[in-house]
Amino acid sequence: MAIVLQALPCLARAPLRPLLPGRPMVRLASGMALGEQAQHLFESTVGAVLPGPMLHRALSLDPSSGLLKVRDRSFQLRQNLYLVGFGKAVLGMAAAAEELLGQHLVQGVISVPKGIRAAMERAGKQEMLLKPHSRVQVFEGAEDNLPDRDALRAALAIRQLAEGLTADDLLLVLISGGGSALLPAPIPPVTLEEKQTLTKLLAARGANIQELNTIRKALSQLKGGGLAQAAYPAQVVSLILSDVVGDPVEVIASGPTVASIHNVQDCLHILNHYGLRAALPRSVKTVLARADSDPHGPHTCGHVLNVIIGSNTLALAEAQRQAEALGYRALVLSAAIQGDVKSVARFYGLLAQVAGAQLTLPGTRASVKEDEQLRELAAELQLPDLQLKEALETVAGARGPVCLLAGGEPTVQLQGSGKGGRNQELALRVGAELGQQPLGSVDVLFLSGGTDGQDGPTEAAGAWVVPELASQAATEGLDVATFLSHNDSHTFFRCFRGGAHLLHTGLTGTNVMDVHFLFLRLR
Ligand SMILES: Nc1ncnc2c1ncn2[C@@H]1O[C@H](COP(=O)(O)OP(=O)(O)OP(=O)(O)O)[C@@H](O)[C@H]1O
Ligand SMILES: O=C(O)[C@H](O)CO
Repeated sequence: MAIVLQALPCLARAPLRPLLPGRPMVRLASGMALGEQAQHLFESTVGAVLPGPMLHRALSLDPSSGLLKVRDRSFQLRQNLYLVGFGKAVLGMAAAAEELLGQHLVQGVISVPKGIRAAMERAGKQEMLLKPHSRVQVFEGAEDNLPDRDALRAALAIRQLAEGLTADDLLLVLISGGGSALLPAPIPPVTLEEKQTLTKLLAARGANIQELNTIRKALSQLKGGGLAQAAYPAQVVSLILSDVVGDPVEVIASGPTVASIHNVQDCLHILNHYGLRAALPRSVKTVLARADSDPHGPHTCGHVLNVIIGSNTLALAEAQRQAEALGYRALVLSAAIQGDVKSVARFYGLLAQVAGAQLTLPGTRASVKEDEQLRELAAELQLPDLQLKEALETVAGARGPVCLLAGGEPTVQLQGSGKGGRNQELALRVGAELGQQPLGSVDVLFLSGGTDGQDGPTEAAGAWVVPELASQAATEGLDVATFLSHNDSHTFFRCFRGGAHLLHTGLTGTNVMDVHFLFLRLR
């Protein structure tokens, strides 16, 4: 069936548009179509969480004394600074660090996604690029966010640099999402291929990032505190751009500078849960068995300062500000959207229905049934910071267009062999939900986008949908349910209206999870 879908006559993909950081949104407000507003809001939200400004906010250097301040801690620099980094946002972080601390920098090695330098050059983002004769060596690898030989070479160069440090040195570690795939150093006899297969299988079966990274840490030389241990006795300062709900430093990029608290039993439990324990390669069993009897116990990281410098919450705060400038009543629902993509899509579908009724006739309820279903689903999803009551009150009091904002990372359990990503799948599912709901005289639009600009192994960042999506698609001979059953959301959106609903930013150079926007506007 996947072959049949691939053969559908798709129109050419919409051309890449450059990302527009800090675009003045107010000028765009009047008369702009909802779809266009949504795309601009996405672009300017991403533009507000670019790595350079976030790094500058966390660090300051007194040039005369060479004193580096990181939040409330100080470190003496005297040409004793080394830098390593790995992650989708690390090129821009390294460029900002080089700009600020260059005169003290002795050497650096970073591992960044394949093609990112060329993408930044094409987009004219000079501030995201290192200087021409930089002391920082750049490795590009992990195409499609999977560990590969290039990333392995980078990981070994990073380990070598760390192992050569002394107590007089300071190691600045730049960490962002995607770091796990960009820092693979499997513990022998586990091979890169075995690690890749295992992580791919876990992800496809719906393992969340905490589970995935617990396994990655157990099989890695550098994750779970391994890098910090390699750098000892140097001081280590890790600057972390979070792409995980709740900003847990031990999970982001598998916590290379945070001691792992997991034991072998935790790993076996996860592997059991996803039906992978029986088929484990012998090498993995060997490494797990060895870890169980490791006399040294877990790494200790007393010489490390881990600092979160940016997160999804920051992106949503900016999105709220921008949406308000556009004339919307805007409210952040949650920065911790997690759970199966089907439930999350149902949640947004119900939310649109309940909020739409509030907007049409403030004080009324969509129907007691939908209202109850929405609350039950919200409880089921266990979103710790959900502002549902506040959101519905905002809508009821809005007397104008409303924009509800959220962020996080739902999970997709892959069943088909189609092409897609979390965001495109969520958008398509929400589109299908909206089409089945009576929404009265309210225009609704839902957008889901990955702030890194790459949703799954596709070249799109995400997509946006309206309630008419399924019926409009049907007139083009596209059946939404069929595409969904094959996890083929990207193929769908490439075909539908020639790709007009896809978000194309190219690699953005940052990574603070996904953002979801729900727009509601009375006709
Ligand atoms: N065909 C598909 N349809 C829907 N989702 C998919 C498909 N293929 C892969 N995915 C999902 O895409 C996710 C990987 O996407 P991506 O590489 O953007 O991850 P990421 O979480 O943003 O990476 P990182 O957090 O490491 O930066 C996986 O969760 C996987 O389930
Ligand atoms: O690299 C990773 O492990 C994920 O992006 C989470 O940080």
